[in-house]
Amino acid sequence: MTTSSSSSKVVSEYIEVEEEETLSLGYCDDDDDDDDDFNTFTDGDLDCSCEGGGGFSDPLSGEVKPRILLMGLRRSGKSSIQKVVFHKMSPNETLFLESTNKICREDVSNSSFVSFQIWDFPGQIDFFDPTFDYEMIFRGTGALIFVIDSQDDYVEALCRLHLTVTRAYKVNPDINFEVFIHKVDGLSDDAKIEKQRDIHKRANDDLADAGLERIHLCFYLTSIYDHSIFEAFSKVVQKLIPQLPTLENLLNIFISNSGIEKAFLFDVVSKIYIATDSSPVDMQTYELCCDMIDVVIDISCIYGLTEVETGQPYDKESMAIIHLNNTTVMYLKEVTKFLALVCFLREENFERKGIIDYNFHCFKTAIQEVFDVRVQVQKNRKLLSQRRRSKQALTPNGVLSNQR
Ligand SMILES: Nc1nc2c(ncn2[C@@H]2O[C@H](COP(=O)(O)OP(=O)(O)OP(=O)(O)O)[C@@H](O)[C@H]2O)c(=O)[nH]1
Repeated sequence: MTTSSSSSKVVSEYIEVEEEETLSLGYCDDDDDDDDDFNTFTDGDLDCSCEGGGGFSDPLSGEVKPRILLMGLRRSGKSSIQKVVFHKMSPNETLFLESTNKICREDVSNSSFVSFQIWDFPGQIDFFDPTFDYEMIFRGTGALIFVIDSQDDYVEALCRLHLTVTRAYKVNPDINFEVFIHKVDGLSDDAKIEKQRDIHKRANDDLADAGLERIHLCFYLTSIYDHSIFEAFSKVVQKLIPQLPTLENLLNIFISNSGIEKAFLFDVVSKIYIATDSSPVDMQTYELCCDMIDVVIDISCIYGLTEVETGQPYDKESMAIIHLNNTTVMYLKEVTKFLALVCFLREENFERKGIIDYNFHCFKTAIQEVFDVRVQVQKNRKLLSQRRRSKQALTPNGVLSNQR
């Protein structure tokens, strides 16, 4: 990664500004720049804090955010994952992270499409303790990420995974179960494959023994020391975006009409790709895209913010072209203030840049339309929710019972 310390400061300020703007679109968010700003819940707080009037489980709420749970044994790497992916913490700094002793909830509303809550569970917590309302936790959950430390003995982790998954499935069969086989940076390629095969087999055997073959677990090899964690998180988040098929379809149409080999729609802040065309993704291509975004933001921070100090490192004018030495061109363009399109194409096809730009213009308009529909749906939900609440506040004779 090329992000310098000065530029990462600007990027984190940039995150704050974006969040303010997201608020105006009807999302609810917290300032999440450092630990102190996390919404932390003590065990006793947990029940009431999540099921409030505007909570996830309210079907008429305008703030429907999928919930992603991060679970796993102590020191498996849960907080590090969250810090590296969403707070730009450098992997080496995670060595100094203290053990989490409360459930930490964080709202992520980086882009128009990426909007969810992450709940980081402390490893030692017994969330099956009767004082925990685990039914409430699982009921509003979109994805459960279970982190297994691949450098440690994973027998206990597998037992815990089985227990967690079976309980969660009973409460909410729609949860996506994602298993991160984590810290694979210390393993050789053969060892990685062997670990994945073994964990996959044992976890599925346990489910089969319990007669729960229908539970589907997805496995990912991850490490915070490379891009694998971003790629895995991208896939987890994509499953929670209802507009994904539309976005993929738009990307397919765009690339097939523009002579482009591969295109990704990126959330610039988190470097999660929220959609790509239907051709397979290879890790190297994804890494190049992440590096390109870093270069654009860094160059913009260094050379683009001199005159207007309050400017953003990423805006309407942002675009970049990189010619690789293998006759491939990378082309990045701004789609919305949160999203960038990164494309790979052959040099000879880039000669028709006019057509590509025209097609891009159509693509951008279509994305805007998808976004507008989403905003409209959320506004309607909010309105309905407000009406419902004000109705509840009326006494039988039609007078407001609790006017302030
Ligand atoms: N080698 C390696 N170490 C990692 C990786 N991810 C996290 N770690 C290290 O694992 C240790 C524990 O990380 P944490 O993020 O605190 O683990 P946790 O699961 O949140 O722990 P609890 O809060 O106790 O539940 C830290 O020293 C991290 O630096 C990884 O991908 N590779």
